[in-house]
Amino acid sequence: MSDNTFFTFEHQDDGIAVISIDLPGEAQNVLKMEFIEELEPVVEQIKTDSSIKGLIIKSGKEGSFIAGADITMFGKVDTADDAEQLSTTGHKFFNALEKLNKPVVAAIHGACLGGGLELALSCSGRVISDSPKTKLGLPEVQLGVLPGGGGTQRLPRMIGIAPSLDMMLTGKQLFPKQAKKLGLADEVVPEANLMKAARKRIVDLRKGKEKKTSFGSYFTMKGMQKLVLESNPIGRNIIFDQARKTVEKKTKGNYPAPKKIIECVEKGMSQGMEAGLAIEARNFGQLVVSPEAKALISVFFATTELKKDNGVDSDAEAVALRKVGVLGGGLMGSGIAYVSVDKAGKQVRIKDISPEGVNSALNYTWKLISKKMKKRIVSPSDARRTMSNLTGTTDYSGFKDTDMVIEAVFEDLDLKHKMVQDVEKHCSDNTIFATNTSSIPITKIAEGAKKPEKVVGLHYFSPVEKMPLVEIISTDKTEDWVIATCVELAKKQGKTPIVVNDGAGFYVNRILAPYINEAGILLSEGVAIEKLDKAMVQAGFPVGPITLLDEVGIDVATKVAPILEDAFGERMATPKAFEKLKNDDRKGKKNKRGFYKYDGSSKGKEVDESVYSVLGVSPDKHVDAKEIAERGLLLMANEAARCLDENIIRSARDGDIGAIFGIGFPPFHGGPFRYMDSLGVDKVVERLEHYQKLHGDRFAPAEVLVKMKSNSESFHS
Ligand SMILES: C[C@H](O)CC(=O)SCCNC(=O)CCNC(=O)[C@H](O)C(C)(C)COP(=O)(O)OP(=O)(O)OC[C@H]1O[C@@H](n2cnc3c(N)ncnc32)[C@H](O)[C@@H]1OP(=O)(O)O
Repeated sequence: MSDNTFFTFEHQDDGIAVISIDLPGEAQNVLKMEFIEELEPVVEQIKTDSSIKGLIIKSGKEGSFIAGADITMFGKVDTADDAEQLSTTGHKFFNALEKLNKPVVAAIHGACLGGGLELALSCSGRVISDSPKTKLGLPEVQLGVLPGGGGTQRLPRMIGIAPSLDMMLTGKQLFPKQAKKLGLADEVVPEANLMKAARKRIVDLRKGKEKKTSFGSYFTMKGMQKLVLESNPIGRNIIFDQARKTVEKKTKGNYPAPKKIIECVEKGMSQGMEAGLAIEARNFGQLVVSPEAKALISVFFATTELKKDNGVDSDAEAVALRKVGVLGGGLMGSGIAYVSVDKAGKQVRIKDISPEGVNSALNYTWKLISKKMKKRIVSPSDARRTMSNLTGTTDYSGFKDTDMVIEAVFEDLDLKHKMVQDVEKHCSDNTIFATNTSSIPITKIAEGAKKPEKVVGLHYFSPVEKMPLVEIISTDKTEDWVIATCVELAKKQGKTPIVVNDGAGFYVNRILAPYINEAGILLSEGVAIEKLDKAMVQAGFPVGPITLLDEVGIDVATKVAPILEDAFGERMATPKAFEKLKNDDRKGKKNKRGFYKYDGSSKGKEVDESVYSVLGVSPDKHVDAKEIAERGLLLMANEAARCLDENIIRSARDGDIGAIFGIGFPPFHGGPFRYMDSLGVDKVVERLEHYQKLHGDRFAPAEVLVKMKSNSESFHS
């Protein structure tokens, strides 16, 4: 056995060598240049050593194979040429591995992502553990780059063009059984049998039980059939054209990586592996230095940092939560119950005023778990076990031993006071009371409590199981351990939490309000609904502000709006348009009366023209889409700057993540603070002043921005 810095190399009696990768001091194995430089001569040695019959590559880390290329390397390259060189060096090594004159099997347990999967694709076989920790994927697109270690070439040759484009363009990660089904993994075995299965595979490969392709991978018959089908140029063109259309529809041209991924696959499949790798390296180089990649990588590191943040400035520790109570079996309560029982693995007791409400909440979780069962992500026995941890009631029976109760009842202060008093009466002295209010200040709710130090805001977004953010709201009285416990729970629920101080609208709704209001003002001036939505979607938001209003509910929005207007005055004045529509009983999608039509086949796609007569406008005013977008973005960013200045948020990092994960602020800008940094604070102030002159003081730049301008400061270093 020989020791190296990044791995151990063991040559065993059965002639099978084992490389066990274990990067010192790193939580995850990542591919660094020094690691590849150390590995290259070992592979060369294996080639010439006739006593070695095959090689297994495994990880020495628990629960992680290789998490990809070291992303920190990308920030250190200055030019596209340098980044291209990184990719070319990787290609050289993976090609050597692929062409090795003996079988190489990757034994995969844990995350096998990006460059990690590209290494595995260069091996002759892949056996993977059936652990839920094992996930295979090429998530580079989410970082604004592309698979630069041969992934754009080897993946389509292994699993086919269409499924590989799907994987690379979405960055989705596959669970073991999905990976096997796609032909990405040869075998799925229990972790304990991984090495045994890898050894057997080497023996089988040596006996020629599997066919070796010209590219060095071993194909199944099914894979070969797919390849034959997709090798037809007409069939291929259809697939690529379709992929381009889908990408354009989704990205609106804001993200360069997906187009470049398609280009790599297309060139590689028509001109061969060598040409494909060359274009892959060139495109990779250009993307690594692009502003979009820099922004998206900053989002990755901010999210990673937040995973380690306890949410408070002290070292207060979270207490262990065994049982969580949920009050209210509506949409929010049901979603909260689901993420608590299934993702966080807690015992959950849900209370609603009616048995129907309880049943509907239990059903909500059952439906989501059934879906996972169908996709074979969970087994029937695991599903049953999860369901046995979820129970319901119409009274407070079974609440005595809850460690935290999350209320998701109507937005009514008296009702919230009753909830907190009921919880204090029926639960233990240490039970945390968390409120999912989106509009009522937590301090006001805590005024009804005997123990306000245990009252906290836990603001989830709808639909809870899909939306990644949780805003945790602290009052002056909330104790640090309460916050730390909520942070811990939110992480276990699979969420990214940001901790904010109490204040009207907290953070997310406060920055959303001026953006939505601006759409309302433009609408009242006669700008057409679809133009407003289109402009913001084109600018990178997942949906436009008017569609969002229909989704959230015009009644809900008009409930939050006066609270903000009271707190911040004129700049948050609610546009008259919203009040008029509320009075016309337009609640949006939920009562099928909104800005869009929801009857018959229109399903929210067609504008309900009668809105214009309710508002007394005709939709013929022209405002340039770029201006609509800029006004919305600037107002949001301006308010975000105030939130940071007033300590509503703890950092620009939290403000960026909150806006992206809570609202869908265009990720390619990296969040409102990175957006302001990239424009330059001086330019932001200049543009705000420009609109202030034209449209009034709601555009007045925040004081902090003016100060930062004169000191030439930025938010991030
Ligand atoms: C040429 C190639 O094609 C290009 C590439 O490969 S680009 C990279 C593609 N890979 C990825 O995008 C995967 C990124 N990593 C992840 O998604 C997650 O870290 C994971 C699912 C692997 C593990 O998640 P989790 O267990 O929650 O651990 P997490 O806290 O995220 O990470 C642990 C540490 O590993 C680091 N890390 C993870 N992946 C990394 C990577 N690819 N590069 C550098 N650091 C990485 C994190 O920054 C964190 O560092 P820290 O301890 O110093 O803060």
